Amino acid sequence: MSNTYETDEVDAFMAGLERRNSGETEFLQAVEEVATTILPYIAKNPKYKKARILERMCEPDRMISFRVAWEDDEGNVRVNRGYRVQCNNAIGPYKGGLRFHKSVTPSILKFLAFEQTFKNSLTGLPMGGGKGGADFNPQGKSDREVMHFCQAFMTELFRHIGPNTDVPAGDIGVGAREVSYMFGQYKRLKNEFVGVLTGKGLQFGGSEIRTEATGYGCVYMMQDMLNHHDMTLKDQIAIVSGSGNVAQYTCEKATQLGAKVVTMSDSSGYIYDKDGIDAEKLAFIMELKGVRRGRISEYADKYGVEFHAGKAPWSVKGDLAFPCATQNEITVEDAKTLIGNGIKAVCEGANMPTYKDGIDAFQHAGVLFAPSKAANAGGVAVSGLEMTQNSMRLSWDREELDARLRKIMTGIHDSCVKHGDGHPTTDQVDYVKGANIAGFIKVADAMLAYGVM
Ligand SMILES: NC(=O)C1=CN([C@@H]2O[C@H](COP(=O)(O)OP(=O)(O)OC[C@H]3O[C@@H](n4cnc5c(N)ncnc54)[C@H](O)[C@@H]3O)[C@@H](O)[C@H]2O)C=CC1
Ligand SMILES: O=C(O)CCC(=O)C(=O)O
Repeated sequence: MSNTYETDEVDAFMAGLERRNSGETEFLQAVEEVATTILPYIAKNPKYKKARILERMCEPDRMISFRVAWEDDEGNVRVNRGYRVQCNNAIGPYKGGLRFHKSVTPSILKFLAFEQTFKNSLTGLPMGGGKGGADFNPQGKSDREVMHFCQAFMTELFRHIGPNTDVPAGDIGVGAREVSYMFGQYKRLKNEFVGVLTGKGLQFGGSEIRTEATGYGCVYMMQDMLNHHDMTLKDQIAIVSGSGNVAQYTCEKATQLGAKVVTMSDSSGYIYDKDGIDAEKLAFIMELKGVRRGRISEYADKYGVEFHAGKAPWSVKGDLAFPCATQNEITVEDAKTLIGNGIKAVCEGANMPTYKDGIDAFQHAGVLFAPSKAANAGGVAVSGLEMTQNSMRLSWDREELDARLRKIMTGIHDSCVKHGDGHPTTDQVDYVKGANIAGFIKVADAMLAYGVM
């Protein structure tokens, strides 16, 4: 399906990018989604064109790649590759998570760092964009092995980051346990206690609400989007994918606000619970995933519900979809199935979970669609607030932080509406265009102010 915004200029731009980033499919995909809506905007604002701002934003400031050698429990030496992509620091220190997953490649981290630059700008907080990680697979590793890996990883990364330079956080495979090991190692190497990572434990500079923030923020975005179109979350059936941090707190907040979440998944398949995943069942998932690190099929065994091995939940009938697992989990075929089943709105908790032709299909069908850089910005927003609290050496309480998160998400929603007026085929708010333009302007204006560099 062709997108109505597509122009020869987008094709020419992408051809140039492909030559320089050959084979980096995820990175090219993320840039194309942005270029499709930004290039027409740049055409109307020639100052950005003359300064080649988008071309410069597509070239990370730097990429660091390094060896991570560590010993497993049997005394074998293991070798992984670590990375940090410092994409853009025009509006603040590089900021973005670390991903530990066997699928990590430069293309994946470049796409994530590029997206992060726009996302962080949308929050209204002073944060640039970065992302990092390693091709380390935490599955099946003991706590001790994870500790050894994290310490080895930080033993190189520490020289490239700092509270005013680059502030990493968690992402897939990096939660409270890993952040703690890495923060401890940084502190030891530098002999400094500073806010160099976010997502820290509450006892050592962490922020209330950070753990919940991405999922809660995603549901707040859905709530604002529905309200703006005269709907509410009450009694809506929600399909959630994933069962990690983002999925868990999306499920919690959606349920608190009156929706019924009927699915969750992991890489082995999905569970379908037609009665809904209530607080007690969610507590089981949190313990299963966060402590025992088991498979989602255990939920089906415990509660006697359906488990569909090797499948994603997109054929289940529902009103709202929250993809919260990983990139490219909704194909155009999945999108058509969801549309056929009457889906009303999609809010992306994961980063880039929907292929571009899937997004086009949703938008053409009039399905409300909030892209990840807007919908999951709550996590990094509260990370930004963790940095603020660390600088002030104080801690705000839960209510204060939740209120600030709520306000930031409404600000993001309203920026999308302001800049996303009228999708060409449906005349509905185009949240993809709105998020791209709103995120772009602040970074682009800062880059213009600095001159050519
Ligand atoms: N943790 C955070 O604050 C933020 C996370 N995100 C994004 O949210 C998504 C999920 O991240 P987290 O929940 O933090 O990670 P996590 O490590 O807590 O959970 C990852 C989830 O994805 C599932 N998963 C991974 N690969 C899969 C596959 N191939 N098929 C099906 N499921 C798969 C895992 O089973 C797990 O449920 C990622 O796209 C991440 O980039 C975005 C913004 C902030
Ligand atoms: O909290 C952060 O700094 C990073 C969150 C993140 O990685 C993301 O927004 O994708």
